[in-house]
Amino acid sequence: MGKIKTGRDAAGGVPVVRMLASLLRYPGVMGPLLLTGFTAWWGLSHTWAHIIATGIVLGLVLGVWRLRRPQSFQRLVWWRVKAWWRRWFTYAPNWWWWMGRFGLSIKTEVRGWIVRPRIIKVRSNASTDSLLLDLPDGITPADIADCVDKLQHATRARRATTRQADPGQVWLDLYMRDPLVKTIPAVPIPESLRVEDLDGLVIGYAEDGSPWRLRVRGTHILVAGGTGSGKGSVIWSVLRALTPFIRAGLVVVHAIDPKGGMELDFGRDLFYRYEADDYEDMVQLLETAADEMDDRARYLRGRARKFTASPQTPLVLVVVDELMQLTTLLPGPDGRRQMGRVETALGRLLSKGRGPGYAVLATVVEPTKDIVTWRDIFPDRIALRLGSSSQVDMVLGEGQRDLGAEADNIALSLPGVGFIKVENSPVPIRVRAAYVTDDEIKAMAREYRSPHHLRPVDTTTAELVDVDELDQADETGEAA
Ligand SMILES: Nc1ncnc2c1ncn2[C@@H]1O[C@H](COP(=O)(O)OP(=O)(O)OP(=O)(O)O)[C@@H](O)[C@H]1O
Repeated sequence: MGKIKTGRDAAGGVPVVRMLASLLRYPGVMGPLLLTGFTAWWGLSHTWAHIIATGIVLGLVLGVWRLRRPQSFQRLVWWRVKAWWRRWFTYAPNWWWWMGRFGLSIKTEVRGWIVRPRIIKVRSNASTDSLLLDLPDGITPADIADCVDKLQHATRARRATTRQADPGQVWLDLYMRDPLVKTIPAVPIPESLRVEDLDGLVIGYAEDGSPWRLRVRGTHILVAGGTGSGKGSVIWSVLRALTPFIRAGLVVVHAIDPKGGMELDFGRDLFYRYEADDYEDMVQLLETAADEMDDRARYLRGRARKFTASPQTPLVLVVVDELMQLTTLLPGPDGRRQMGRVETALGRLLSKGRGPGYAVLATVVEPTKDIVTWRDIFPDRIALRLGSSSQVDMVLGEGQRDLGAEADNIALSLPGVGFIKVENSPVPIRVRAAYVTDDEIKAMAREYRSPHHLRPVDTTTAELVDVDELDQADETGEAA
């Protein structure tokens, strides 16, 4: 399709007639116009009864659909109608002028036509409009990203970001309302047990309304956030999603709470090992886990290329609530030596653990430049409310604040809200963790306590079952 063109200068006469005529090329405009014309002609020349009857039947079908299958109705009907409406009645009438005002015009040399980025698709959901823009030669996605503030205010969006598309195109995401303002209740515990879920536990929601999935297999997770930012809700949402695996013996959790057990004590029955009082015991827990990981790696060598959680070789998750407490703040004359041992054990777990099924989930309250040493060995990082923009980059990586991870602007009233960097998205995603109440944590710990809590097993040297058989059994199995 050609670009909207005019032989006059952008500042000169307005090519209204040509622009209106060019709109007729679009099925989204032409289709409804033809349908309206046909309806009016039929009504006038035949009878209005057919039109009214068709309208009633259509209304009934849509009404029943909405009641019976609200989600598919929303996805297939409601959001499409909304996208159509927003495209033609909100964005299209203004787009040409906005592009001109924001300096996103190019004048062709020979014919003197003015060409500007054009909307070629709009997708909407409950809170977001995503506009796919076609860029004329000479305008790049970076030019659109530079104007994102102007576009945000012009469209009255709450937040706006750009995202990569095919060459010559760019997505502009306009976040109209914040679906994350309300507290998200704890995600129901899954009934069935599927090992693949370890690659994407649902622990909350993203800003576009999609579930926030966090993997725990083959990764390590760092959660950074100031006091009261909701780090606990991330930990408990992860543990809640893991409870059926814990009960079935497919996941073993070791937990360290150097803050004296204020956070993790509620759920201690879920843990295979738990330390909250003695720093020496905490250090030993990490060292033992690192030693067991080495044994596991030796055992798996030559037997399985990809780690699969099984009762004999469960995924081991080491939770440390406040990492810096252990790496920089251990008190007393032994403190310095113990911190050295913590660094060594953690370093071993972080660098080698992903293969043999050892993962670390650690929180930090005050990211300092020391955290940068650890940051890159945590493939998955979450920035909850932070004190400054430099801390955002310290946690998520250089340049993430400029790409939209405004974790330093999260309101105090929004604990659990944060930003994550996702592999296939060049821009950070805004998310909110579900909130698990104290009573829900106690109930989880009661009902889903670890079998290893009662009957410890040697998780490193037990006979390994056939990986393929396990895959089949676990994919269909029910939670124990
Ligand atoms: N996801 C959430 N949704 C709604 N409210 C939350 C959420 N997470 C936490 N809160 C509220 O915020 C309070 C502080 O949360 P939390 O203790 O998890 O923060 P924290 O980051 O662990 O703080 P600290 O570093 O002081 O331990 C909680 O008591 C709860 O009332």
